Amino acid sequence: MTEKIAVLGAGSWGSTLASVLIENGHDVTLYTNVEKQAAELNEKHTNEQYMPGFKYSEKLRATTDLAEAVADADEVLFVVPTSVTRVVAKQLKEVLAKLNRRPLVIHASKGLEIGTHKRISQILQEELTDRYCSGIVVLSGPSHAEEVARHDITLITAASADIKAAEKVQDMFTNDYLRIYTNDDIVGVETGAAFKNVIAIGAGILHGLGYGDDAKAALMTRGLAEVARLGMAFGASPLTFMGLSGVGDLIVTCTSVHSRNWRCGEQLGQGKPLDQVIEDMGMVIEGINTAKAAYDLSRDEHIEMPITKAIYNVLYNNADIKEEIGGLMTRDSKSEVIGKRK
Ligand SMILES: NC(=O)C1=CN([C@@H]2O[C@H](COP(=O)(O)OP(=O)(O)OC[C@H]3O[C@@H](n4cnc5c(N)ncnc54)[C@H](OP(=O)(O)O)[C@@H]3O)[C@@H](O)[C@H]2O)C=CC1
Ligand SMILES: O=C(CO)COP(=O)(O)O
Repeated sequence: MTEKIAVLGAGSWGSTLASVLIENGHDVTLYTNVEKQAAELNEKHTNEQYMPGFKYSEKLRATTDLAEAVADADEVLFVVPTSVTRVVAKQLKEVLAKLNRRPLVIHASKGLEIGTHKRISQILQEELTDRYCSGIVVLSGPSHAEEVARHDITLITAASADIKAAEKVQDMFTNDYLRIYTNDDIVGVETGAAFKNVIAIGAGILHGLGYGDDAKAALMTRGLAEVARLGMAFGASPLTFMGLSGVGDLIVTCTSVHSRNWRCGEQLGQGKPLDQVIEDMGMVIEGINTAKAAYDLSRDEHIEMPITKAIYNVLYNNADIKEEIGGLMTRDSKSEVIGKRK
């Protein structure tokens, strides 16, 4: 069945997901806040800043008018950076109130909000409420826009408390190169998605410093252990961390040259200042903000997250990277599973 979908955010992931939906026969309008980008997408069918060299279908329509984008949309897909999710949700709420519409809301972003430490579905629920949103589905997993755009094989998860809504999203996105699984553990899926970006900065740092594969495997494994510890404290299933949105996304983000988070870490490890890394990247590096939100959350909730803390210290307290690594290596000896040694 053809769905009418508004995609909010025309960066690398939003424009790629819009493209997948068009290939799957849906009717898509892509919302961007930049006039020049909308014109480029509509006239040249390109998005050179975010997806250089990629040609979009002529069926893809872009607009800077949010009301036009969502006017008759059955579903609204958020793919904006976490930091602007709340402001875009507020704008959407005003528009939906005038249109008297209540679409299914999907999001494909990965992060925690600074200050509130909230997950993206929590922000959307708070701002849109049941009045303007008929359900929330999270789309997450190991997926780089650059690979999905060239139809490489990708498997991701659609998570929702409402499994029928997750199945609807599964059907919308499934094709011969993109396979979707469902999961009802929205807490686990969003927590894994947000934290893997922080750990990926750490993996990039190790690479930039010249550490080997043992160190990277150690970071990923113990990083996943602390993410799962935090997620489970908020009700997530431990099994979710073994899935696509957990270990799957952690592997891809900690090992892929496409990852902005990994590349950020690599450059930090090579000695480039953070400000310069951010300026040169020109795309969102979600792990930077999430490292702060995650550190604050773990401190407030008294959950031990030493790797997250070390990465936070490097990013926010100008800590010496080698001293942070030394600190991690000289912590008290522990049992792998239960923590403290008896
Ligand atoms: N890229 C990928 O492969 C994947 C990304 N993700 C996640 O998707 C989310 C988006 O990432 P991605 O597309 O890569 O990011 P990009 O940096 O490529 O693009 C972000 C886009 O959001 C736009 N934007 C910023 N603020 C607003 C606003 N107020 N209103 C409307 N649009 C706005 C930006 O516009 P402007 O040009 O004006 O800044 C830009 O077009 C992130 O959470 C990321 O973790 C998830 C899976 C894969
Ligand atoms: O989420 C992603 C891969 O699954 C994209 O990661 P980056 O934001 O680090 O590029």
